[in-house]
Amino acid sequence: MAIKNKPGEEFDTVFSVNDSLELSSHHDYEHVQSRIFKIIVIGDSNVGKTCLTYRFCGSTFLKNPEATIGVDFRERTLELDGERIKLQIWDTAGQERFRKSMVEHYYRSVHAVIFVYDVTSLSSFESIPEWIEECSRHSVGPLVPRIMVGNKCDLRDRKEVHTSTAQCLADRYNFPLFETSAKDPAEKEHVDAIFLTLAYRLKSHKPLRLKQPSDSNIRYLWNQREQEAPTCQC
Ligand SMILES: Nc1nc2c(ncn2[C@@H]2O[C@H](COP(=O)(O)OP(=O)(O)OP(=O)(O)O)[C@@H](O)[C@H]2O)c(=O)[nH]1
Repeated sequence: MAIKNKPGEEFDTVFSVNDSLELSSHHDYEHVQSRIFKIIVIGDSNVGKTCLTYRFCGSTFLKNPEATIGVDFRERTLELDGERIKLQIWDTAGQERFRKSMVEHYYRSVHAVIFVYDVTSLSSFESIPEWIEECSRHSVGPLVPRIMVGNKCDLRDRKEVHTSTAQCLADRYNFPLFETSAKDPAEKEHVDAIFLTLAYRLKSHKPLRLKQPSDSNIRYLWNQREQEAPTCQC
């Protein structure tokens, strides 16, 4: 699928044969400190943010995802050039009613942003500038890497967003563009490549260590989810 970077753009995906993409468990690496990077995944409801992050962190396609309420956290530890990197992925809610109380949390101390649209939904693509605008309003600095992902490429007959149109928008903002499918098992490595591209970029540019969200924050999110869930009609 398309991976288009502008000439000279410092955003190539380069893999070393020694790089390990082992899925971390809570017990893995607990004795070794990893650098932790917070990545938020943003876009309209139903574009496949949960399925994409699940594909990357869980290696499978999540068959019956529920609408995300607030945020879901997933993480995966990678070993790149001998260094352990933990990607802490914030799968955000696309529906306004499930995200409004959380927006400040999404953007705080973020290291990278992934904007997702659905290639079979022109409206989800047309929303991307609004998501970019929201990101800017929350003071996400210009050096924070951003990428754009068109998901659901397996639905070829229903494609509404042409690659050239998406590329135009990506070029306007100077973002790399990826088109992929969380569903198609043949795209699994491509989904990995999207996150790896970011991981390499972060590894080489960001020395900061991010604290894990505290247990109380996570409890707050889960409590909120439990309170809101019964009203969800999705
Ligand atoms: N055909 C196809 N369907 C997909 C793909 N990714 C996700 N879906 C489907 O799209 C629907 C929405 O997926 P989610 O991952 O829940 O979407 P989301 O963006 O997280 O939605 P919110 O949580 O409401 O923001 C589900 O029915 C998925 O099965 C894909 O790559 N191909």
